[in-house]
Amino acid sequence: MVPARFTVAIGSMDILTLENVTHDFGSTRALDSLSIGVEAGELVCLLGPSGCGKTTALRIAAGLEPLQAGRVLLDGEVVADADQDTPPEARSVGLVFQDYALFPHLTVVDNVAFGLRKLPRRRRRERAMAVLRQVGMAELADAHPHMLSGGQQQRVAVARALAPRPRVMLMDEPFSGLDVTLRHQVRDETLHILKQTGTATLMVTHDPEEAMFMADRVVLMRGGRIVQMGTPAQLYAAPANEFVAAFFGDINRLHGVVRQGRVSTPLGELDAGRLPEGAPANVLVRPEAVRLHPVDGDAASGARTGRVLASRLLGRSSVVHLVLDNPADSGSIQADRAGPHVHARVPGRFLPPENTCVEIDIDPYQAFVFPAHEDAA
Ligand SMILES: Nc1ncnc2c1ncn2[C@@H]1O[C@H](COP(=O)(O)OP(=O)(O)OP(=O)(O)O)[C@@H](O)[C@H]1O
Repeated sequence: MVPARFTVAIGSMDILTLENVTHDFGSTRALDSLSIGVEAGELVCLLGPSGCGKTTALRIAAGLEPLQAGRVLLDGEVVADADQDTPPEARSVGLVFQDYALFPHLTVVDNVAFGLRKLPRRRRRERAMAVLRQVGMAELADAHPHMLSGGQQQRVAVARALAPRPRVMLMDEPFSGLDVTLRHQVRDETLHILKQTGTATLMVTHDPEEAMFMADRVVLMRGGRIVQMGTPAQLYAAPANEFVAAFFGDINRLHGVVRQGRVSTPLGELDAGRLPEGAPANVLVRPEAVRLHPVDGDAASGARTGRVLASRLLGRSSVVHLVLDNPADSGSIQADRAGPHVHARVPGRFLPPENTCVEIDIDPYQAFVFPAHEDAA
């Protein structure tokens, strides 16, 4: 029978399970009763700021860090608990780290074949070549690592980890050693390979965009605990608190007070949700939720307006810096009487000249109201 303290919400299909894992380094609590599961074929990203415990969780899953409390299961089989700690080589996990750590004296194909010692010699090379074909590196099978670019080395590292058909792939910041263009290309290829092979994967990243690009599910951590877990869309569109809302990039912070179920800010009014009448509220608005309308002549009466401080083209979108006009009837509690500074992000090229006036409204689905006392990012 499963002890009561382990009856956490872990799926029965999980390939990898961490249950109530707590881990201390001296007086530092790195993980605080962490429970996560990775289902068959699923890619889960551990995301969070530096020091939140991501790498420790991954190393415990791999068996590289001795378990102190909790359990680790692979395919439903306990590999670490109070009584046992199966070594990494006996766990059937594929490891990919930031530094690819290929053996410099071995060729590409021999690097990939290295983990296949259980197979007969001829089968080893066949299997290694098959995986190299999957990652598009078969033509360089006889090269040595120093002859490869960083991106090619990383593909070989992925092939080497996949070759023994591990039960789960564990990847720690696998793309962070690559420059931006290569990083995008290699992570795209890696996602395709992991999905084509149906390999369950737990990946660590501190980059929210990378997590959204790669993950079926994101586990956002802070201080050794999970703050929110869900699909990228759930975390982005329904953040549990200010920390989550702000973690996914630039955000405008405004303040207001609840009046008749609404919070009024210089950007517009929003539903106050469950906040009580008179409660101070923090309102977080994504820049892409700020919609701008050029004013030809005078602004419409009652319209929210702002003055353009600067407009910048960022490639696929433009960012417009604005100082908001602060209507006396807004009910807001801005300290800055000139009105707050906000960012609007508009698709494509939209560059209103400095000092011009624009009308503003907001997309309420990308604006979030939280109680003002809540712990901010
Ligand atoms: N070997 C160690 N000895 C002492 N403290 C450690 C050790 N490894 C990690 N820590 C501490 O444990 C906490 C969690 O570290 P961990 O490396 O897991 O975080 P992280 O989220 O992966 O951070 P980063 O993104 O910077 O790699 C941090 O406070 C860190 O300083």
